[in-house]
Amino acid sequence: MAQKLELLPAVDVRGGRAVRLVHGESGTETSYGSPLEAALTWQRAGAEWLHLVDLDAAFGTGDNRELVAEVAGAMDLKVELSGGIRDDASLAAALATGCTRVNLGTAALETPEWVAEVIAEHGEKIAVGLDVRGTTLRGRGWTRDGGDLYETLARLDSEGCARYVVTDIAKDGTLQGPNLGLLRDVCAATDRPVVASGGVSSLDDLRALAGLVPLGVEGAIVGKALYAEAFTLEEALEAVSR
Ligand SMILES: O=C(O)c1ccccc1N[C@@H]1O[C@H](COP(=O)(O)O)[C@@H](O)[C@H]1O
Repeated sequence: MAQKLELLPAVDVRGGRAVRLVHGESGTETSYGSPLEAALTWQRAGAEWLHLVDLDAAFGTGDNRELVAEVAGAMDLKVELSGGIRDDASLAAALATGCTRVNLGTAALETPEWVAEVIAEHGEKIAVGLDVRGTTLRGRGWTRDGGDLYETLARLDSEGCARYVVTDIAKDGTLQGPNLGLLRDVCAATDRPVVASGGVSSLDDLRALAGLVPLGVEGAIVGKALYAEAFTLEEALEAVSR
């Protein structure tokens, strides 16, 4: 039986609040209140995963480290933690929250030797976020180019990276539907599982992503659509359950 698509509701934290951005651009925030309340809402609705992002750490505008640790610590579900994890200290703090895995973004572009080391040391606990415009990777809060998607993917594959979280920046926060072509292309280029991020707007989008599970799409991050109440998390979980 084919594996079902995992759903990862997102809680992105900026200035202590749960927010959604459009195209990941600073200044486009819509605020949705307490990150802990948002996370508990998704947990109560049956989520198995939480995608938790410290946006200030990703943008370099401070951090929400204590709050993120509080949220992660309050969860009974699996937590994927992102944002500003770029060196030994930030990685240790992230792993100390008890999260199931971390996503490295900028570090995979700027300090590849360190990333190779932590992949070797921590294995499944490390995922790499491939945040792309076209096929160009972006780092530092998606403000700087960081090389070619497929060259970086080949390098990370050779280093044993366990999985990738692929975000189409052009789709993120827009409710325009995921970039299925990009996901197919990435799945064709790697045998590692891929978590899809960006653009989910409807239950049909989730069904379309579930159709990519046999190609290697393991999960989907859902953000704006849940906060905008395009559908409920219960409906989403039901839509991908078969
Ligand atoms: O999720 C966002 O909307 C987002 C927007 C702008 C920058 C980063 C964003 N999220 C995630 O943050 C990490 C990258 O952080 P870093 O580069 O390692 O500090 C990555 O998972 C992004 O998808």
